[in-house]
Amino acid sequence: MNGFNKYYQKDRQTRLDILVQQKKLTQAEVDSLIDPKLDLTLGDTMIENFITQYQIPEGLALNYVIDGKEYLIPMVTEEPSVIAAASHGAAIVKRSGGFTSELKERLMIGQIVIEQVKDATKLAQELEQKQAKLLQLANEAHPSIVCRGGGAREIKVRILAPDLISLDLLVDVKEAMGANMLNTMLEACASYLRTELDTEILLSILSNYATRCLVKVTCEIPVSELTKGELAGEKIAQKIATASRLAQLDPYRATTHNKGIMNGIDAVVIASGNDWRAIEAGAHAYATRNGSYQGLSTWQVKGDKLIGELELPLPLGSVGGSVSIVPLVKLNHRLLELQDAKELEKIVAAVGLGQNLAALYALVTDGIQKGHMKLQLKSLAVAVGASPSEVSAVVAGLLAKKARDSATAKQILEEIRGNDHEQK
Ligand SMILES: CC(C)(COP(=O)([O-])OP(=O)([O-])OC[C@H]1O[C@@H](n2cnc3c(N)ncnc32)[C@H](O)[C@@H]1OP(=O)([O-])[O-])[C@@H](O)C(=O)NCCC(=O)NCCSC(=O)C[C@@](C)(O)CC(=O)[O-]
Ligand SMILES: NC(=O)C1=CN([C@@H]2O[C@H](COP(=O)(O)OP(=O)(O)OC[C@H]3O[C@@H](n4cnc5c(N)ncnc54)[C@H](OP(=O)(O)O)[C@@H]3O)[C@@H](O)[C@H]2O)C=CC1
Repeated sequence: MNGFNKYYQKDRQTRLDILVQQKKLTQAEVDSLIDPKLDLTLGDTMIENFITQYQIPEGLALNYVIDGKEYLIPMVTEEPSVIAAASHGAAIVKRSGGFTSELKERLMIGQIVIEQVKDATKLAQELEQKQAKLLQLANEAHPSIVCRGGGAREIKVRILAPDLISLDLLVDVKEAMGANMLNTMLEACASYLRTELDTEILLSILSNYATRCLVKVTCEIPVSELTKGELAGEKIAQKIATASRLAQLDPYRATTHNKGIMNGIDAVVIASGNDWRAIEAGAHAYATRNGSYQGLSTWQVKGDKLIGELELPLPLGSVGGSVSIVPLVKLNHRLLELQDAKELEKIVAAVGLGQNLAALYALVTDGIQKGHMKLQLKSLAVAVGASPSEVSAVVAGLLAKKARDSATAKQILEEIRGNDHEQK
């Protein structure tokens, strides 16, 4: 595209000027990208071809009691009702004693994939015999992690096809998510394998399928806690359990069920400065571990209790990546009163389960639209041009008319403005 040659080498002001010269944006639009309150130097150091800071709202989820400790949880999301739902689900669980978490180990996995293998069984044996050397090379490539008490722990060899082998390196990355340190280790080992065993290396990279960094959260809710108006808690619990079974049976439903879980998980992962694409990819891969795509959480009625469980890979860092450089992320870690990465992983899993409970509870009782749309209507009002002082009147008008469409919202806004005009 004309004018955008070596765009990345221009300074930010020049990049913005080019947008105006090329008639992509007007001067007024470009001016709106320059907010003096934003730290614009940070973006330029974090990403490429930087033009402005995109803003997504942040709010707090309340009521999260996990392993006996109560948290204030920052969530970053553009979707109305997510934070209300997360707080609602957690409130039900809090009244029943809170969430319990379990985290057995925290190892990241990286792959060195060897191609054009002639004798896979023989090579697999040779690789296994080299375990000690490979662990030593990996640790030498990133010695600081060894000083911190972490480092390479084991290798695993998987024959993927007669000509393809994956050598998996398992590393204790301590407080980091570990992608960069693992990739450094993998490349050092790959270069050794290339020369020492005369292998053809296809690629070396961390795997986001972090099956050795699993977090499980559970909760037990007396069914009586679920009672809503005329609907007995027992009946609601049974319906939530059936909705959970449905998500185990049907991938169409499982995808939406998991989307609801990720509403909560992504929002906390983003607020904590972590890589949410990595978490999304790992979560959905884990949802297929039994052969077909299934709901990540399960809900069962046992006696007079509804038991919820969510397990998924959650390799999150309390340091590294953007965690150590973005001031708001640091502030969010303070709000969370985090001790370490494991604690963050437990919190994120609990929000996933709390979010899922609220969604299922709404789905099997009032339906999703009642609670969700009440909060979504504020966005609809803004979308049709309501100013902050007009939003609540437009929402009230929409609720009175039981309408959710933009034409009605516009009409209500015009009526409000007409009335205001007449009064003046
Ligand atoms: C929206 C609610 C919570 C209303 O819930 P409600 O029971 O109608 O309202 P309530 O006034 O009784 O409030 C209950 C609690 O919710 C919280 N709460 C209530 N309102 C607010 C608010 N304005 N701001 C912050 N928190 C709020 C708050 O904790 C409150 O307790 P209180 O503090 O009053 O004792 C409920 O209907 C709900 O949880 N709905 C689910 C909404 C949802 O899941 N939204 C995500 C978008 S839909 C989607 O993407 C996922 C989905 C649904 O497809 C997943 C799936 O299919 O599985
Ligand atoms: N497939 C994927 O998911 C990929 C993701 N990424 C990106 O990689 C980044 C994450 O990589 P990661 O290696 O975690 O981050 P970093 O590269 O930032 O490494 C972690 C940093 O934290 C420091 N550190 C301080 N204290 C500790 C501690 N207690 N434990 C561990 N490290 C500590 C390390 O110091 P020291 O240097 O002294 O060890 C290191 O500088 C993310 O931005 C992600 O988006 C990149 C490639 C692929």
